[in-house]
Amino acid sequence: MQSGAEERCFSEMASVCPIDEKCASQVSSLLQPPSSLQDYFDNLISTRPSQGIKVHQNTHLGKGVYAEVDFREEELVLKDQMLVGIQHSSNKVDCLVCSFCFRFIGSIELQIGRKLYLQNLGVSANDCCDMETSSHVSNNCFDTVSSDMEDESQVKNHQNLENCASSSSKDNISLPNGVVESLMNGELVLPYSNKFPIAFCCFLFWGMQRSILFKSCAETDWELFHSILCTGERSESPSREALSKFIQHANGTNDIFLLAAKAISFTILRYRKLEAAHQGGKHTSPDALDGSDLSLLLEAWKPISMGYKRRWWDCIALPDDVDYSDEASFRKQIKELAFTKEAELVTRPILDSLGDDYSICCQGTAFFPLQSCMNHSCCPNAKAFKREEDRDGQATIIACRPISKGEEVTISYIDEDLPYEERQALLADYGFKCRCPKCLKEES
Ligand SMILES: C[S@@+](CC[C@H](N)C(=O)[O-])C[C@H]1O[C@@H](n2cnc3c(N)ncnc32)[C@H](O)[C@@H]1O
Repeated sequence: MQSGAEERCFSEMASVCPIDEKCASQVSSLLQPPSSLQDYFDNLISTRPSQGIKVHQNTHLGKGVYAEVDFREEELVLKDQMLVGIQHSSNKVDCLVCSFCFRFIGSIELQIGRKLYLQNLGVSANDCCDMETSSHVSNNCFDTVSSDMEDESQVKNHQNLENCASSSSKDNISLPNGVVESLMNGELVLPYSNKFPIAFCCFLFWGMQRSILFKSCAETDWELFHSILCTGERSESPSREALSKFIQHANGTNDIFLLAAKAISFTILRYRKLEAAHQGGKHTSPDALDGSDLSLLLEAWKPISMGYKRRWWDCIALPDDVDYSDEASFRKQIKELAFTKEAELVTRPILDSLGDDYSICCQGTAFFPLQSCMNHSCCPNAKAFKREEDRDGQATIIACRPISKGEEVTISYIDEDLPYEERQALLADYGFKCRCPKCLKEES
């Protein structure tokens, strides 16, 4: 129940968002909890190689994942293909991966040569700038998916790489440029490198007949996400400059924006496909969404809505120094930041004073539709763990003790060995108070 003051506050908040004013009913439909949840997840699990689990609606914790069979300790419980994901920009210094399947691409020599090349330029993993070695990568998005929404101006200009470097690896002994180049262009083959082949990068999926089919990552990435977000030669964007600015801004501030952009482009492209199938390819503007278009949009949005919670300003964890009684006004302020030009005025001096190092801790973010249904426990029976063979971008969940049929599969979101108070503090950042058996016992 909201108090009168809170109600006023929330209704003031509603007036801040121009999209809410324009398409209130459509936005409200998109924000509804998804229906036909069980069918969706049953179907999704049937597309995964490991099928010994089921998603159920749990009375007090929402959705949860349950074992349909017994699992032995160390047995694979789930391999989950991400729906949308991004490699963190700082991580791009260290490894060149396919932006669709996240496998390493090229050769060991290319990976090493590229890292040394960037190191010689003084670009470190801590540099926030998004970059790519341009010389060896085709600019044709369809030929390669190695560059996930990079800032084109930086990609093409080595000078920028030098400018954005905040530290050089001065303790390392540099190799002559010729050696580095020959590693990158394949002229220099390192001894035994054929013992470490880099996996073939392609999208692997289960076809209708439950046989494995292959499609090039580039093709799939283009169809699912990139055709809307491309700023390269094949860009179809009517406002390429604005898109480039957005990508540049996201790379310089928080690349979660890129993940959000991918989720939105995924939805738009799915919508267009559904629309083409239903209406012979006629496009309507979102302003003119009628009932049938909206139902197509809801269908297109479904995979995202299955994991969707609330909007950012409604679900961001309350900082320690904000009292619960001030929650409504805190959320109002956060929402205003998202919608006013004042945001830049507030953040720019802070970003400027932080310099290039402010995104130092982030790694990359992805939405895994099944893994994200797994509830947390401080005494989990499974863990997210990459085995030697798990070299793709899929989430791998392994049983960390025997799991019996019918038991809920839980993982730990935090270090579960920490003391009770510290665990609760960390989980408060995820926005919940832990109700796992260990916490319930330690609480009393
Ligand atoms: C990644 S989701 C897990 C799936 C979630 N139950 C759902 O319905 O989508 C994490 C959310 O589940 C709930 N949750 C997970 N583990 C919990 C726990 N041990 N105690 C209380 N809530 C938990 C919290 O609401 C948390 O924000």
